[in-house]
Amino acid sequence: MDKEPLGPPNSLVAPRFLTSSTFARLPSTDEVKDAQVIILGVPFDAGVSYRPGARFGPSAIRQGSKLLRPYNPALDTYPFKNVQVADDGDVAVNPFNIDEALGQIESRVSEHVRRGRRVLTLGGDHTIALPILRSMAAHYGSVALLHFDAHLDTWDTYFGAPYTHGTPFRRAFEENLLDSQRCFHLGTRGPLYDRSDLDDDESFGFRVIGVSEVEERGWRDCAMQLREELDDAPLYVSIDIDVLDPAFAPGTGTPEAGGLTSRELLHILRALQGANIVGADIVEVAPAYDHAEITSIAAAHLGYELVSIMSMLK
Ligand SMILES: N=C(N)NCCCC(=O)O
Ligand SMILES: [Zn+2]
Ligand SMILES: [Zn+2]
Repeated sequence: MDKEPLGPPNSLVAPRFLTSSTFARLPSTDEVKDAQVIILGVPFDAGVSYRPGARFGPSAIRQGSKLLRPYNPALDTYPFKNVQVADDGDVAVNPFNIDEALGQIESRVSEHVRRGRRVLTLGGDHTIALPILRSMAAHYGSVALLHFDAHLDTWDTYFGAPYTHGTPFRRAFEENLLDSQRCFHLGTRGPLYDRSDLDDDESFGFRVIGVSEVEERGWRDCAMQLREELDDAPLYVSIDIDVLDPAFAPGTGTPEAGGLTSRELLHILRALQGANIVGADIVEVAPAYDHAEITSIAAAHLGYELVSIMSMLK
């Protein structure tokens, strides 16, 4: 043998928690000529304030997606026939250097966005939304944001650190990445650090549809308002899985009681049909705290609806 045998990948370059299976058993990007919708894993969790483990989110969501089927009856569409959807694997993020990791995420996402591809990112903790929004804004200009989360994630710093999972949308506002006329949090609830957290958030232009408002108005009314106000603006959808009640998503790092049901959230997403979703993420799935894949299966189904909507856009 003149060539050395092929061994395992170098774990100092390709972290061990990179995954090899694909979302919904789709082809990987190197198996297709081109793709219009991309699934990308970002196994990064160095930005968390409480329980770690979201670095294993991408592999858990892909595992939870194996049972998805080709036809989406709720939207009457075949997402994987409308356009080519492909899984681009994981970004090899540096787990010890947040600044470098943010750069790695931004450049990988930009490779796709630059070609006009729509990208669904599987996190990872919520820190990753910032470099993704940087990529989106570089291509589209400031984007509309629909942020599903128990938390505002517009706090300033943690222990002096500016890039964390509780701060991405404040940084995005400061960097002018967001279309301030079209920024919504949905599903917010739970204790805050101070009443001024809400004032700060409002001053950045965010509108809050808290979980109690969803309950009072009903999901349909809220979704119709969002669909109308978002119109056809380039839209980024960020789903922190902790927007779901811990009963529906126990596998996450900062759970808060009293959240949405998975059924409500699936309904809201489907009602966004026609909105110009240029990118989306599903973050904060931490499988170590999950049971029977409840959280990762919910995440996979949310991803399926997002991909369905993206695949129906021209
Ligand atoms: N983005 C998520 N999941 N959590 C942010 C919570 C930050 C904290 O107050 O500790
Ligand atoms: Zn959250
Ligand atoms: Zn969050």
